[in-house]
Amino acid sequence: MVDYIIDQNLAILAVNNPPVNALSHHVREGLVEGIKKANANDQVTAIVIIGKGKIFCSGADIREFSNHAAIKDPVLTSVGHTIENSGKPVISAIHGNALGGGLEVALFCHYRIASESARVGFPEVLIGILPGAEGTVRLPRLSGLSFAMDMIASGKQINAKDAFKHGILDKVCTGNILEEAKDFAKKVIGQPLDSRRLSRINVEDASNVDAVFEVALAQVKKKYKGQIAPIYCLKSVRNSAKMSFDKAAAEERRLITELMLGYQSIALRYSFFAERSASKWRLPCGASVNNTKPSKIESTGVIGAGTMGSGIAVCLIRAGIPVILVEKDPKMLEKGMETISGILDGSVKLKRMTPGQKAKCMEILKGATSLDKLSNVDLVIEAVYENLELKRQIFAQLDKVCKPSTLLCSNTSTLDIDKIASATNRPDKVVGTHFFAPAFIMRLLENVYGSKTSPTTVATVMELGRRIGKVTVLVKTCYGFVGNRTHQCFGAEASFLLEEGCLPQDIDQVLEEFGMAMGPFKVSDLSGIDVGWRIRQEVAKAAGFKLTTETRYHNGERISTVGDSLFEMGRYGIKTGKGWYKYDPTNLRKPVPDSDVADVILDHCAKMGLQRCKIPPQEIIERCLFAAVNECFRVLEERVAEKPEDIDVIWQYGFSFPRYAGGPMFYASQVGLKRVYERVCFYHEKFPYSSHWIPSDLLRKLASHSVEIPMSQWKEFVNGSKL
Ligand SMILES: CCC/C=C/C(=O)SCCNC(=O)CCNC(=O)[C@H](O)C(C)(C)COP(=O)([O-])OP(=O)([O-])OC[C@H]1O[C@@H](n2cnc3c(N)ncnc32)[C@H](O)[C@@H]1OP(=O)([O-])[O-]
Repeated sequence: MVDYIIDQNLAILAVNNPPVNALSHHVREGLVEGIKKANANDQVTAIVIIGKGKIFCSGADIREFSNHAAIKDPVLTSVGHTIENSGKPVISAIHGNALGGGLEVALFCHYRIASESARVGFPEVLIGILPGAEGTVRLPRLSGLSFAMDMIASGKQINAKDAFKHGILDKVCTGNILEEAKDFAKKVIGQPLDSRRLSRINVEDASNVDAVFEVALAQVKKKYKGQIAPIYCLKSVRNSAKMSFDKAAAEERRLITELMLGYQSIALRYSFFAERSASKWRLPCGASVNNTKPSKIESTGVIGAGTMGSGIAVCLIRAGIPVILVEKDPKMLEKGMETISGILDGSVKLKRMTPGQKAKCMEILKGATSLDKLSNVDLVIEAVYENLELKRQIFAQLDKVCKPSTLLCSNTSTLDIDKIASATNRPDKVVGTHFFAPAFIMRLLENVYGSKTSPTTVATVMELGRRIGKVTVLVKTCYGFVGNRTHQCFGAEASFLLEEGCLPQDIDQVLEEFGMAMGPFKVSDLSGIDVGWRIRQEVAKAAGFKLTTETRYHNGERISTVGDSLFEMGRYGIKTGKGWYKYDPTNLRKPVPDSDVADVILDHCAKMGLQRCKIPPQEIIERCLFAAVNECFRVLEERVAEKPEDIDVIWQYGFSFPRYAGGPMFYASQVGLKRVYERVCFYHEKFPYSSHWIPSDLLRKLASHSVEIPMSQWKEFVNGSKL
């Protein structure tokens, strides 16, 4: 796993562990052997460590962290000490990325050079740990404390130019990295090595450490609310300035061990692999990412220039994919084009794009007022409002207008893809592409296949998701798919809690303390109370009943209409300055609890004869989360989602479920399925008029086992395949 090559008087150690040169046990062994061999060879005057393939090194092998038996000697620090103590200079030659343990390997070397396109960083914090192979003790000796604290606690990667500026690199190269490393090595042969050994030098700005730490701590607590690892990162860097090198390194080892065993790190490591597993789609027929080729998509159409359509068009043109934006009403079309231009201006302002790049995006965007203009595009995404009849009409028309190979996608957030597909003669080329609002910001794309969608169509929209930078998950059609269907139970329970004793701010606070970025009522104010109202009205209309603020039940199902009272008062949320909260027009980011809302809720309860009482935080969490978890198990049972990881990724990227809590399925696995099942049964008995509390059969089966069944085996219990 480490190739040993002699090139004139140099020993080249090339890490060869595809795909990303992780520092697995054999790599660590190979590095130690290579350094020893080179030192024992009188002909060798210097050593170069390089990575084979597209990257220098992605760091420690994260899979080993959950399997302690795999963390065998030599551990990374002893590999590092062998490198640092080498009597011959060791130069790391970085291309692609040097991340985590990969950057630590470089910091053990006496010299570091990198290609100008290389990036370095310590992403450990993103998996809930810290750079525990002396990274927190070595980096400040090169870059100073403030920069080291920021880089380590944020997990951000920096480019070679910045790494050079902050003392991490000795040279940025423009030519072939190996050739430049050989030239560099020849120049440093014979130079004294002691001053190049980071363990032998001091942190220059050590006297400022307390002041630097306090500033960094205040920022980290605000930015990474609820997360433990960023704070540990700061503490460990602080130790580097307060203790001897060896003592700080020992303390670093203690801190990483504590983090590694903690819930947050276990959840974050799970999340790392869950996200990657989402792209590995598979259909029940056996077609999968491994055996199905996507079609080429070189041109697209987007129908509807409203919020969703404009946002989707931005995603496509940003990735260099031409778009024809179709909107019947020329004024609406013009407004949509302005919205798109405004969104891109925002990116230019934030320096995420240059004015030249914006101009290029706008060049590949064309407007049209008729579907006829889509005759030649490869793929169309319909993004009109949520109405089945309207969508069927559009799809029937597209079927006539578009070339036979065009894929027809719907951005529906709830409707059955089969019902849309049956309006065409090409149901195999019809698929759901459910973007989350705002589409140009939210990273999730929920792709939805119907009973006739072909594997090629699925492969194409999954690949499209990757091209436009989305985290893309494949699910089967049903009302609301995975995201909205399971989230609806969460929202319903939050509304019922208002009727039973809570105020919006109570529920938001508890769920934010749990880790949600925003509570459900703040989210509702952001997305618009009118949007929720319109959806509820549509659903009621389709079911043939009239929904009023007096309605409490329909078809034996409990309904809450408190939000509808706010709608009728014109309180639509942030856009009207009032919703579940009130907003100062000069600070729309700060929701302020409003006694008028409390009055509306109390009135509503009095009118309906509902008794209110104090509800403890634990019940708020259980009611909202376990209702959703139960529905998630049903989704798995019906194979709407193929694996629990897909559901968790949807919750993380669609509803800001904290990555450090893993997602509803991971959370349930940690609580224990027996306990979850017991509580679901308890609430089912207490609330017989909410069908989302009817216990899932799959959950029951899994909970009935005397030992907890690991998540990776839950699938085996679907369809009665195991009892
Ligand atoms: C000792 C204590 C101190 C040290 C701590 C550390 O170093 S902690 C580590 C600190 N380092 C990090 O946190 C870096 C994490 N890695 C990354 O950020 C990215 O993978 C990348 C930028 C290296 C490449 O991006 P890309 O889009 O080109 O590729 P991709 O992302 O799709 O990955 C391809 C495959 O490689 C897999 N895999 C990747 N890395 C690791 C790993 N370290 N380990 C194991 N596996 C890893 C990944 O799961 C996937 O497998 P699959 O699904 O094909 O079976």
